[in-house]
Amino acid sequence: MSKRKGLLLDQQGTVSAALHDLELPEWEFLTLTTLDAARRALSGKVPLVGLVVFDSARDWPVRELEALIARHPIEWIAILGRGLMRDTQLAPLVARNFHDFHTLPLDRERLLITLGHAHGKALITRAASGTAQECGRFGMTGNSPRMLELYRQIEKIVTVDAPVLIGGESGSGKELVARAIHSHSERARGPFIAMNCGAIPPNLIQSELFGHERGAFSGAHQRKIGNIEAANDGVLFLDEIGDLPLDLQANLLRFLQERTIVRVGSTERVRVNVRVIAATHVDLNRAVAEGRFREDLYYRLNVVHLKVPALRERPGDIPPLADGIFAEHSHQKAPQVKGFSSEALRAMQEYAWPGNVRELTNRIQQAMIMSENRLITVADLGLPIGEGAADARTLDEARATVEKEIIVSNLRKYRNNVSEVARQLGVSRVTLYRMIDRLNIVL
Ligand SMILES: Nc1ncnc2c1ncn2[C@@H]1O[C@H](COP(=O)(O)OP(=O)(O)OP(=O)(O)O)[C@@H](O)[C@H]1O
Repeated sequence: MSKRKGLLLDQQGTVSAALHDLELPEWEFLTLTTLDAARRALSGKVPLVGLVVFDSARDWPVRELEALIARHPIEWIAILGRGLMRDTQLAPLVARNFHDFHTLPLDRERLLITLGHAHGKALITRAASGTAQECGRFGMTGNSPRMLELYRQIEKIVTVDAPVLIGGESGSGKELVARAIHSHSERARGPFIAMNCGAIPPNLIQSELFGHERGAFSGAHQRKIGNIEAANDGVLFLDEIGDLPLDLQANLLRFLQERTIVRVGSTERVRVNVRVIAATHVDLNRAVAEGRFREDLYYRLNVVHLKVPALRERPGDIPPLADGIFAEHSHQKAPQVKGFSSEALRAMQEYAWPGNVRELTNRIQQAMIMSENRLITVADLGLPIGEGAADARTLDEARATVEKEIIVSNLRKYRNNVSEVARQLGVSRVTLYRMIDRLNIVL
């Protein structure tokens, strides 16, 4: 029988030895003495149950422990030393974060029941959050080699606190990656503030970033906290960093060097603890070479670099992405729509997706609402007709694809008037009805 695996965070090693003596044949525990070691262990396969030993109330740094607990789908059990249950600092921590607790000394029967419950609860939780997780990680969908590489990089990045620069085409998921880094890092409990540098008029960016005092300029009726300050203890996500005007690049650089800001209209320096994650869809190297982006700022931001792959570089991820989008928006679809035709799935994997996952989402959402078919067609998605046919494996498949696209688009054009469509296509009504049936078209 394979053993149930658990994690044991035990600084002194006291419980580790006691567990060994208790002989729990079903269980096997990996004992770790630091949170760093736990983080490293949990970046691989995550066990269902974790035990944290508190020999005293201040054994573990609270924020780091809470961040670790929040990050992993594990049921945690606190093992409390004598008298600690009534500790006013520890009790709320345990109540907030733990599935259950067990007081020392260990009681074999009671511990086995507690472990059994926690194990069962973790299994149910994982089953309920289910399939989406299986074909992706960090809230992202995709198991292609490019995505697996990205997940591996994210795993490393969440354990450090350095600035990150995320490259990738528009709509490819850069913000999603930034959010994943935030929610899986030590800063998970701090804010995530996103700001699109390209969408804010240049004269407002300074105050958006740094804030202003009341009366700092006409229209500044009250003090405003800027985005850097609002992100204190968390993450500031600067999208389209390449659009930041040069003078503000200098100010941002100063903040990154000194970790302090001065609100517009103030002289007071305010210390701020923020991790900056920047994103760009343009080649910043080129912008540096052309003098549009400061080189020193580029190196400051680019301590860690991530590249989010374009959707066309990972066509194998399109079917699970499409299914996920379909499930997510299924409350907003035409009632007869049940899924995607195989031609549509093939066409989606052939298409170049200049707008990446955002474009995929928009096209599928639109097709789910507007389609008059049981299965969404290539035409419903507005993808180039014929791409599916070009990819067909046999001539029959190619013919069927083209026939279907033409019939569907004519039915739409003539509002399902079969006689008119038959006339336009030069076939009898009976033939057209047979084709509609054979090609699985819903009228
Ligand atoms: N791997 C993925 N799995 C699931 N959804 C994704 C994935 N990648 C992107 N998305 C979704 O696609 C949409 C666009 O993603 P996001 O906003 O992160 O892209 P972006 O690269 O930051 O875009 P822009 O360059 O326009 O700022 C979002 O709705 C996001 O949830």
